[in-house]
Amino acid sequence: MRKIIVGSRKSNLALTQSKWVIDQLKKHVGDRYEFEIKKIVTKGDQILDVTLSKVGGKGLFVKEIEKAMYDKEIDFAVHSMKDMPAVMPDGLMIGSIPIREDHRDAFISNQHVKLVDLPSGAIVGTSSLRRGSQILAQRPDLQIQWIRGNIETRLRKLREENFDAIILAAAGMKRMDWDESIVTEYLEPEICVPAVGQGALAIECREEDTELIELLQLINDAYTERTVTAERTFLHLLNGGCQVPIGGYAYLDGETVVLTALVASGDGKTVLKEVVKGTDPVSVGKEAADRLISLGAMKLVNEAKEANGEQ
Ligand SMILES: NCc1[nH]cc(CCC(=O)O)c1CC(=O)O
Repeated sequence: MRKIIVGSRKSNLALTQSKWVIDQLKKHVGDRYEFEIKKIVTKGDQILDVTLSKVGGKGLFVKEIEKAMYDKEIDFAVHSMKDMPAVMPDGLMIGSIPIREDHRDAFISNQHVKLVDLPSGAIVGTSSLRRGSQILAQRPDLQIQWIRGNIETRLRKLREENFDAIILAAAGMKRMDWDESIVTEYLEPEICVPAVGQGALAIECREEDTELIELLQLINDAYTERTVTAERTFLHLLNGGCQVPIGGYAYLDGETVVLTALVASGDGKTVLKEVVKGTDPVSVGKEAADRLISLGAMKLVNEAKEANGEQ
């Protein structure tokens, strides 16, 4: 019997996601494999008070985990798809994309006041340029204030500090089984286009570990894989790291991939948004990037390089 070592960041969300994947795998393999979680502290976990893009962006959460994988200290790792770099390092691959959780952003306010009803000047906490920009596009009279820390910390800050509302990924809360009555409203993609890959997981493993890949493929979800491929192709072609307000969300209508892609200015005054349909996810992602570039997206991307934030 092979024992499979799963590398995980030690945050509650990361551990919950790793355990969820192990449970899904166990349904398929019964007792044929044993699983063990090995906790790994990443740089990104250590420097949570500094804006992510200033210290190196998305890769910060995955580098130590990847080293452990090369060194065969761990066999696979579960990441939030939206934290994954566009290009995988040599020798590693995404071995499986399980079914996506809720893709939406959740708006959480004191006294459950909805976004449209917030008083002028109210303070919305987020460290995502994408969220801040789309909120300002609808409510230019609100103030966006940077907030950092894990989900628990942010909710505490909403209660204890001077915030009127915060925005979190719905998926994080649902995975952690939190009381959803704290959510004032879920923001549909028409209102706030989610981050590329939001709510989806990426299981990273060694390319040569064919036995494990076969196992991981048992929990691959074709729908999620197709839609996330369209979103990630778009993101990659726009070369948008976390310092640019970019969003992308795709769903399937039968065999048709329907991708909504967005690039905006940080202040929400310029919003470029296109909906692209097609059967091949890579072509759909490319067309979305082409169309937004022809509308002037690269100017926004370059301007935003000065700003900071996470997706
Ligand atoms: N930005 C950090 C991050 N990365 C993944 C999630 C959880 C949700 C997901 O799987 O997309 C979160 C929290 C959040 O954005 O509120």
